[in-house]
Amino acid sequence: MALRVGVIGTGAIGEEHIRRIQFKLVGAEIVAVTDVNLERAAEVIKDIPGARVEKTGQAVIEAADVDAIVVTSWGATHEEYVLGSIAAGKPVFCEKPLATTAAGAKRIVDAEMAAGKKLVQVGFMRRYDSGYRMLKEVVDNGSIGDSLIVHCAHRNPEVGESYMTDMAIHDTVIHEIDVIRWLLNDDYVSAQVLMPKKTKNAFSHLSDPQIVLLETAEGRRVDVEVFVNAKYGYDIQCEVVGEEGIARLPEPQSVVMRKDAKYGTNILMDWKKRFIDSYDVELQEWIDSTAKGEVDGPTSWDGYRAAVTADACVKAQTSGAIEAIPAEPKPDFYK
Ligand SMILES: NC(=O)c1ccc[n+]([C@@H]2O[C@H](COP(=O)([O-])OP(=O)(O)OC[C@H]3O[C@@H](n4cnc5c(N)ncnc54)[C@H](O)[C@@H]3O)[C@@H](O)[C@H]2O)c1
Ligand SMILES: O[C@H]1[C@H](O)[C@@H](O)[C@H](O)[C@@H](O)[C@H]1O
Repeated sequence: MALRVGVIGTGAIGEEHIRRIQFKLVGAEIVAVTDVNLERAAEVIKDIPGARVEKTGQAVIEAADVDAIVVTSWGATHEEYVLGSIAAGKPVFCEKPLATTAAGAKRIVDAEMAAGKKLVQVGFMRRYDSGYRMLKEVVDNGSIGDSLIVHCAHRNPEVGESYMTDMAIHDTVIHEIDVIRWLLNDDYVSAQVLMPKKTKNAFSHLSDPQIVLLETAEGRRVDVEVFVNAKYGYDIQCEVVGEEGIARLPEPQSVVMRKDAKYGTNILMDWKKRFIDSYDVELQEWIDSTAKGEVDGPTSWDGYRAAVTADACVKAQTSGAIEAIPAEPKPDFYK
């Protein structure tokens, strides 16, 4: 029988995930959705027979015909719905961030451990990207020797007025925080944030671009340029400097053209296309492992450690200082 999925939040990525679960992937179907904007929720499922709109997230979680939950509402609302899913004993896939503070993510870890069963997967889809997976293979197999430095850039063409300076960390750099921790198999011990000259293209309340500097337990350094009004495109860069060589994240495949006295390729303009294959692999693996009663992907512990690092970065945005990131042993429950 297909896994019956309920979705909370039918905005941009909620709609994407609803459509891929219902029409592209196998083994699951959408049965209930909700959003604070109920009209939008109804619009998104209008061509899905049998799917209905529930008035609240809690109603989706509690519905007897919902086996598993997908949380795609605004970041600040994730904690409530993930805790609700754990209380109902239902598996939950939560888009990043797991919570917007480490304290919130810790409440989820504690609730999941108290329930005695892993139920939560966090939407860190870059771990499923074929480019990052190839890069990890090179790092793991020793081709470039030990990794010493990682240079990253995370550029969005633009963001809306509701995007605040701290969101550069827990909405945007949170991807690098997780994927580089996974790539290096190392964790962070300190964070610093530098604020370069501000672009004229950002709203006045937003500091953009920013440079995030992370140090790992093994003494590696990671720098992330986050620039969310970069205008020219959606561009994700990652280069690992090793003792014996350099390894770069591949560019997305694109046809090279010679035209109008120019030689080049197009640059993507949004995240939906850049990581389309990773979202498909991520959610198909979530459906398959959930059907077996397992959690295979990034856990709430990963979401929590990312949130601890994000908290230090947010503190560093205003202090200007190097902020410590406390180390913690991974509980046996998550090993
Ligand atoms: N993994 C990725 O690459 C990726 C990409 C985009 C978004 N996201 C994450 O997904 C989440 C949603 O982002 P988005 O771009 O779709 O935003 P969005 O604003 O387009 O959609 C969010 C939706 O949530 C709804 N909502 C807000 N509060 C709610 C509540 N309490 N209950 C129910 N619905 C509520 C809003 O009405 C809106 O429709 C964010 O956490 C974001 O960081 C992840
Ligand atoms: O900065 C954006 C990221 O590049 C995307 O991958 C999404 O996570 C989105 O929610 C963020 O706002």
